[in-house]
Amino acid sequence: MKSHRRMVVKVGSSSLVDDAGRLSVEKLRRIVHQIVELQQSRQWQVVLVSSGSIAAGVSHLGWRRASITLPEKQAAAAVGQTLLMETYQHLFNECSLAVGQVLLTRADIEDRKRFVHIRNTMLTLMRNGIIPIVNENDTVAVEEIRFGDNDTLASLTALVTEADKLVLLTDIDGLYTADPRARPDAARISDVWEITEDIERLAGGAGSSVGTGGMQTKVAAAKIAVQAGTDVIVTSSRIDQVLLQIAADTAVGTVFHARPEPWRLRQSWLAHGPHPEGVIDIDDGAAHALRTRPSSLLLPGVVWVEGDFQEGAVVELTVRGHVLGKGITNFSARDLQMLLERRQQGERFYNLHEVIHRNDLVLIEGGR
Ligand SMILES: Nc1ncnc2c1ncn2[C@@H]1O[C@H](COP(=O)(O)OP(=O)(O)O)[C@@H](O)[C@H]1O
Ligand SMILES: N[C@@H](CCC(=O)OP(=O)(O)O)C(=O)O
Repeated sequence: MKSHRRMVVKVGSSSLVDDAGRLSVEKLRRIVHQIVELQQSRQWQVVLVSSGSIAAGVSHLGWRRASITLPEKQAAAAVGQTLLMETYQHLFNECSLAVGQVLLTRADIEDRKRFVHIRNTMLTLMRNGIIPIVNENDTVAVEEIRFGDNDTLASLTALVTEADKLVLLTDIDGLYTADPRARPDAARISDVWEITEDIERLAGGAGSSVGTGGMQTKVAAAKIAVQAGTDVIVTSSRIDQVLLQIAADTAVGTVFHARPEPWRLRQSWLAHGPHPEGVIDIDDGAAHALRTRPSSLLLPGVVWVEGDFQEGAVVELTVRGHVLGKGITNFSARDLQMLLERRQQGERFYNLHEVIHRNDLVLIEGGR
């Protein structure tokens, strides 16, 4: 049982810099003071996911954001991240709270062992009243291992910490029916109970020169978090005491409501962490069984296998080529192939070969 409620607060670059693009201590202070108040209420543990390292570095170095290369961006992040942390440390220390820096790449979430270590570290920081401050490890993150945007990173942080609320603070007070910069007549949506394709279509790209991903990445992040049982609130950092209002369940911004039957942590990790190493295609009967009741995948349901994976690998499950979900296989690809060949030659299997245990399975499409 959790003794505190947990809130992951993500602050976008646009909420941290002034009009000239420099880190605004005043803006940081306003956020820090609210987190301190929540933390001191002893009802909330807060994790801060802060963007801003590239923006801070670029302005500190006097570079022009519009025309910098990737290595320059990564160099700017190296400079900006220390500036960012120095400022946070100073502001939190003034209020007698310690901070801990956590820099992550996608590869850290993909690997089950690293995932567990990150979780343990975060929980230990929180248990000791220390505020984890998370950002992408921009200086080392190459394309293949990048989150690419901190909205996704924040949703995975919410997943790792099993947060009750994920707050995405930005320069606009929620999701609108269209990007209000282009459509002044757009209206704010206050509640989203299901993230349908129509909702996804409303979201456009970044609105400022420092932002990444815009509303699109926020809606995608919300999709991950609500499925893990976290309420997601997209709102403006400019609203007075916004975090305290959210903690008190006052309606602000757009609330994406947590799914009533969320995935367990292991399923969430399976769905969003590892890349599959191969494919197991199953027949309609097996798919129906998996969809309608908690069942394991047994050998008779397997149609074909692709890839060169070992037992314990994460594989994609498909039905006639359409993605159904992911699972951890108890058999290597080689052994499965052999069993399928033996079945084709007429061998009957009386002992039930369990290919994927029901606890090691997540259905992405169609749910369960
Ligand atoms: N449907 C929409 N509703 C609200 N904002 C939208 C929408 N589509 C695009 N946006 C843009 O998303 C921007 C916020 O995202 P972004 O610039 O990435 O901020 P941050 O740096 O806080 O992550 C807004 O300024 C807005 O212009
Ligand atoms: N990791 C990057 C931020 C990337 C990002 O998603 O930015 P934003 O859209 O402002 O939240 C940085 O610290 O500059």
